[in-house]
Amino acid sequence: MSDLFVKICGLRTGQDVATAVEAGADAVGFVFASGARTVDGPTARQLAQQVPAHVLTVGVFRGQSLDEVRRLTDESGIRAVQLHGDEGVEYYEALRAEGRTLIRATAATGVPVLNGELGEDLLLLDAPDPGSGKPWEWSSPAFSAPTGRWLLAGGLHPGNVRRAAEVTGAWGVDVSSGVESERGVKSPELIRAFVAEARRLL
Ligand SMILES: O=C(O)c1ccccc1NCC(=O)[C@H](O)[C@H](O)COP(=O)(O)O
Repeated sequence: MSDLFVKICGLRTGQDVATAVEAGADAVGFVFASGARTVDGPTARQLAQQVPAHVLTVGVFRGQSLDEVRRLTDESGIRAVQLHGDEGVEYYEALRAEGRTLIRATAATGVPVLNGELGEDLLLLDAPDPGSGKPWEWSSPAFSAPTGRWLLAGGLHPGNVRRAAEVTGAWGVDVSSGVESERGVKSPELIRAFVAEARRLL
């Protein structure tokens, strides 16, 4: 298996960003959706400026207007938009037409998901309650993995990330709760352990 793409999500401090980048993350996520990890535009801008060009910066949204997505993305200089709402094809088309990189996050419900259906650049299969740390049934024999490149998220942590990737065949992994010491507070040790485990050759 080649290297997994690794995204560390829900970063809120300069220390979080430095640790994720130094550990070797491929992408870092900043949450603009409302919740325990929300950052505002100026904070995200400051954090994103710390991120080297080879690491993708991602803004996380849920049920927000196109104008809010545009404003926060442009204000922060973040490169990709991750959408957790029930936005339709026209919403995706509008953002695509502006040259934005789109990650479609959808709950793994057991129904097969068509990768690229809404014109997304990358599909993210997540738990029904994103960012909750609760896993879904990715190890069920009934799970039918999407084709192409997709990210797996939901309840991952250093202890299960290798097996989850192996069982599902995911191209990449995304984590937030599993690298926290308490909700919304990232642990440098867990971030380093997660990336190292994800990168460990089978
Ligand atoms: O993290 C949040 O608070 C959040 C709120 C609303 C929509 C999405 C949110 N987070 C998404 C992520 O952090 C990841 O994409 C993923 O869901 C992480 O899940 P987990 O590792 O189980 O916390």
